[in-house]
Amino acid sequence: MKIFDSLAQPWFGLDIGGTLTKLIYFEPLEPSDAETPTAKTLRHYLTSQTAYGKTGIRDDHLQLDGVEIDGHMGNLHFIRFPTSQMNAFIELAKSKNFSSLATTVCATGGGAYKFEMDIYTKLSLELFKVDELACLMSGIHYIERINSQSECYYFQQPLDDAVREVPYDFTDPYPYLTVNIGSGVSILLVRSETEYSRISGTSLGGGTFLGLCCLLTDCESFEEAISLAEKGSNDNVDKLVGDIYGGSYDRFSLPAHAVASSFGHMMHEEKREAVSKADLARTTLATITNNIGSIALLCAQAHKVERVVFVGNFLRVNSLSMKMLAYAMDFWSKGQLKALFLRHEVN
Ligand SMILES: Nc1ncnc2c1ncn2[C@@H]1O[C@H](COP(=O)(O)OP(=O)(O)OP(=O)(O)O)[C@@H](O)[C@H]1O
Ligand SMILES: CC(C)(CO)[C@@H](O)C(=O)NCCC(=O)O
Repeated sequence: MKIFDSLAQPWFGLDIGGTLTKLIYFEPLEPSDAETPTAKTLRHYLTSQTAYGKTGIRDDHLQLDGVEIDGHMGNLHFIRFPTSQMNAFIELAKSKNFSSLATTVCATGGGAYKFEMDIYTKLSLELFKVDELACLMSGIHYIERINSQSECYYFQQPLDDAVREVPYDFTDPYPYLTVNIGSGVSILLVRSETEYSRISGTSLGGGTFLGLCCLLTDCESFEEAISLAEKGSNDNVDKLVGDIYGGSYDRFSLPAHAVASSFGHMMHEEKREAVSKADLARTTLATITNNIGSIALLCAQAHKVERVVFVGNFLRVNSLSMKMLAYAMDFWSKGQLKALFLRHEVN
């Protein structure tokens, strides 16, 4: 679909999610002679700094240089801000005189519907709306194509010190599952580049992790929640198979270290008094991650697929969850399933 051809540059794409808004900017490598002073100023503003307003951040490590879109060469820049700051974003765009540059912007995510009127009335901008899961699919296949040597990878020995990230050849991945862990979780069965369906989902996702962590630990950001989780242990919070059996449950191959009951120790006052915020953050992370892992496993088994691609910003700065998912997929499928990850989470 050649959407961009019909739109004047500069080209932007917005994904307005339940928690985070992602703004993608295509910086042309050869700006046209017709580039207006406002467009030039905006280009410098966006590419010369990594922080915008109070909460906007450009992830410069994700930047893709020298890519082609609809026959044009340019660099792709990845900017994000909390969706709760949409009003501040609209004010910033207004102050940069954005409406003199474009009349239409491509947009996806639930917020493309929710904020459509606001953006139109306050910025005189129309949104060209595209379905979020269609964008996710195009994004995965696009980024895999342009970065095929190193985009997709898996973890070897995920829970060992000797853990290794190994590139995965994604040239013929079908069928596979995509598990998109955003605020909530969508699970898609992908049969080809154009044939996919949303087969499952769960409301226990990244938003649940962050919401529960804020409640339980008083943390104030996702980064803080993850760094607390890295310092904690779930052993003092979860009831393990070993706590119930005194060892493993051999008849059904449940090892002593497997979680029997998430947060199960928290029914006891003396256990509650002994836990730290870090332990609570770690257990929340493990509970949400393992629940997503077991739903993904059931979906993979039901549809007889061997590859599961995990994406979404819940995995940002969160190698703990990626390794837990990699271990869980391998362990519970007895080596039949591979958990795959992408260098650029695509939404
Ligand atoms: N800086 C951050 N601020 C808030 N949440 C973050 C941040 N970084 C990572 N996250 C995690 O990523 C999740 C959001 O992921 P993502 O951007 O993929 O979804 P979304 O598009 O906002 O949600 P949905 O697709 O469900 O509408 C959050 O719920 C949180 O777990
Ligand atoms: C509602 C969406 C699709 C918005 O991106 C996502 O948050 C999600 O898939 N939530 C889980 C909904 C469910 O299947 O229970």
